[in-house]
Amino acid sequence: MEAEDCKRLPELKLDAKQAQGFISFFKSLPCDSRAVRFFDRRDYYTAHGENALFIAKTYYHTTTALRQLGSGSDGLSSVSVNKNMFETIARDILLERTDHTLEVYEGSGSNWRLCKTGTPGNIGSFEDILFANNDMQDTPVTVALFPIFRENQCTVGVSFVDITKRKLGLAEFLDDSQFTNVESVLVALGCRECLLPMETGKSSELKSLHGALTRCGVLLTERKKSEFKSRDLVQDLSRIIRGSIEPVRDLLSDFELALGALGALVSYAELLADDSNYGNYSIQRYNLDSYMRLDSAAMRALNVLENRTDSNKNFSLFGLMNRTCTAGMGKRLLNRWLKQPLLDVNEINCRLDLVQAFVEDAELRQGLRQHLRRISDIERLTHNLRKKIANLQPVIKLYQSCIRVPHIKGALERYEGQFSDLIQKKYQASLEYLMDDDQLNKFISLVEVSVDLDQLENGEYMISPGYDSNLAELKNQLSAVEKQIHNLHKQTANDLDLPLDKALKLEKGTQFGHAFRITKKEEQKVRKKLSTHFIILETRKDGVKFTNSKLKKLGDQYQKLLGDYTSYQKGLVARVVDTSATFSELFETLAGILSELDVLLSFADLAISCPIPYVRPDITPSDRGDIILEGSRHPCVEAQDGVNFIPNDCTLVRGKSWFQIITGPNMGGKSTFIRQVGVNVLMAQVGCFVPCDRACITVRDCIFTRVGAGDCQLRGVSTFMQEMLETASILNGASEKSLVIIDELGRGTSTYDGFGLAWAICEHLVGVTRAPTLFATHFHELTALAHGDLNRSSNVPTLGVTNYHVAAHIDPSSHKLTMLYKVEPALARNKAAELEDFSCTTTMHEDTKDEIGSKRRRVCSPDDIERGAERAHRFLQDFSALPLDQLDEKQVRQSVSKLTSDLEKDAADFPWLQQFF
Ligand SMILES: Nc1ncnc2c1ncn2[C@@H]1O[C@H](COP(=O)(O)OP(=O)(O)OP(=O)(O)O)[C@@H](O)[C@H]1O
Repeated sequence: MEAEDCKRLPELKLDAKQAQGFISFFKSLPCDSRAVRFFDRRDYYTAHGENALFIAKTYYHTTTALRQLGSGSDGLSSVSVNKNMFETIARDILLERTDHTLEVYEGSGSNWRLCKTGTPGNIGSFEDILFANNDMQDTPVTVALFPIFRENQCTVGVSFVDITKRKLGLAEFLDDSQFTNVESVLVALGCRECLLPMETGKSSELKSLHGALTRCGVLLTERKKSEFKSRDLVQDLSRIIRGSIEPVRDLLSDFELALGALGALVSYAELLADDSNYGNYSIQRYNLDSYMRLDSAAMRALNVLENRTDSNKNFSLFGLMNRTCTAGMGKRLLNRWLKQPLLDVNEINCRLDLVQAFVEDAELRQGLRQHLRRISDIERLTHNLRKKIANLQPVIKLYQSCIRVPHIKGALERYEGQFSDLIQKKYQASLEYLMDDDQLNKFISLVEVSVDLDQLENGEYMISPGYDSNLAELKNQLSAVEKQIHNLHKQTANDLDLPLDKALKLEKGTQFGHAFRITKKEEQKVRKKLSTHFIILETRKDGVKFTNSKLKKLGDQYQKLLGDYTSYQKGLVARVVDTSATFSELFETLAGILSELDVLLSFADLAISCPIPYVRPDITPSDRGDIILEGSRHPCVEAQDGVNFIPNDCTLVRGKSWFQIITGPNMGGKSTFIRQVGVNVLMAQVGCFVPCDRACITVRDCIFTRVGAGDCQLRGVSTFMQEMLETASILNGASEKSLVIIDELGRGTSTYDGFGLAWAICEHLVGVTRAPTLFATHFHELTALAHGDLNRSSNVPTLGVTNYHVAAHIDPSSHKLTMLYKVEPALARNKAAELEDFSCTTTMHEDTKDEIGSKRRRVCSPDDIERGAERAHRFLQDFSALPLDQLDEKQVRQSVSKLTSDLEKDAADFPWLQQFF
């Protein structure tokens, strides 16, 4: 914003006295560094103090937007924002950022009252503003955590609330010191705000919990420990939960800490304060094992969700896969599915069957799309309906969606392919039931008799007069008066000898009610008559308005009747809204079905419309089968303009090539390759076809990623510590059923620390964790793992480790390097030692830097290798034994440095070992 523009900001119009009153009020407000407070001054808003500075800097990008209220030490910096800007800021604070809450005050002088509050987890009173012009991307979820630390373990009680969907949930589990489980729950739920009891644990324990919240971009809200109690919980829940309380009581009896968390959540979200919540909530157990677990690092590495900085929608899986066409619902479901990939083979295959049905039948696809496109955001409309605001708009939009359903059902019925039984069972039968005369058809009839559908074209939502005899009577009376007014108009035109309408106009305005109007020119002709028989109301350039006692009387009559009509109609609208709200559960079921169809159709659309069509993956349970991707691509990289993507194969076979080390030059495509395997697996478990020629996938219960340093440096965590922590969480959490993706480990460390770390981790993954792993590294030496250098001294089975290399071509004469992006099996060890190593140039010590294109040979005796490896192994054992989570960064650095300097000293006797320094 330019200084010029600042002059155009709404002007703060306060005199000295008003300013003084306001300042004293403002200063009396309780201190809350998170709150951004706005004062509603009718045509515009203001913010003050620190908030003013924050707004000026963040949204106006200049402090020239600041004004000073009052003077001297009493002065208060202020900023004014217009309505549009306020909405932009509200959207940013509540939907994008997670470091502030929003408060709006109404009042004047020194007398102000807090009338609206919102947090990223509870946008409640700002919904109308936030979603006036755009879809709701995701419904915000607030989580409450109640951790209890015992020795080296932590038990966590979790509860969550989705206020938009009116859902509550509970979970309780053990967690490690990195809060891996908590993190995966926050990710899967799309949590925006998290309640924690104050001072629950030691600062070191809390630090890593706070770390998990920060990684997930969650707003931390601390509440008194005394709020985490379960007293009165059953009673409170019995008011808001739909249906009988008995099952709820049973559910609660399985939990302990989660109950305290739920108690804190119910009170924080003030669920009992809003009686439209009563009888409308549902509660469920959240099972940690129902979905693939993903932490925030994996979500980022696999580009699962959209990022504000994405310049192109295809950067993220969500952006690429979102071809949904309902208003908002499908999009939100896709967002949720991507955070919750499935583990059950049957469930995955069910989604894949449906996608296949859509892929194979173009007519079905088109038929469904055509109708889904006209489906409103049923979920949000139902939510609005439940608020019982007397407004017909949601009712009508729901009606318009409902009358599409038979067409959707018809399109499904016409499908006769191999999955027709599944479609019949899953959708047709439910739609049939929903549209029954006792169910939504009843709603359709209600709207058809109660709402004046003819008026819709004019954008008016009115109750049809025939719906109620009193309303009909009022309508008759209104028409009668209207007719009299019309007759009077005619008669007056006659009397004044002016053509009806053309010259003598009849107007209906707010100021004068009904009035006649003529131009000034005509007024001259009839001036005499006017002055004797009429009353002049107003003379302006555009004409003269006048009336007479008759018109006035009729006009007043008309106004009175219209008032009666409107208020009577309002009562009827409230009744219609009320009755419509009784169909809420049906609307929700319908929304569920339609959004599911929308997302599956979107998958099918993606699969067939890509230049190289996607294929259906073969899915096996996690204890059987392999990960075989032939001709696989990274869907997001492939979709970028100007990229000619080179497909690659990935063959992760149990016991044969379960652990792969991928080496190759910088920018050679290592990261892309290992991530694309993760992305393909995730897509498959979401139920989508994958960008491959052929794909077999054994279900993974989690994908661990450790890629690059990311943006953690910005958050004040050093790369070194970040690597240590993330690595610790992989070593703790990964199992044979997960997939591990590690890229360039050791970047934040000096070369030999990095190498030691990389090796220790490889060994652990191969020997203990036995998780299928893709390990991209510039340490060629790691390829020794496959040949048993390392394993000779430990009992690590050699089977299962294979080496790959990302191919590049160097022109011998020009030394020009061309990336081929082809992942190929690396050559045998002796050959491997001869491979050109371009990748180490940035990280290796000066003296080990090789020029691009030169060859590096190492000749070592078998005895030297054996003894060297033994010493290296001892180093690794010591390294793995470091209690990383109990040390701070300085201590970790010291310990690592001691281990490596000891190793370096000993290496003097082992030429083979020296190569690593
Ligand atoms: N299979 C491929 N086909 C075409 N282009 C590719 C392929 N793989 C990667 N690329 C392109 O090459 C560039 C580098 O890829 P990537 O970041 O994966 O390399 P890298 O080997 O991991 O590099 P570094 O070691 O520097 O991290 C990317 O920008 C990507 O667009």
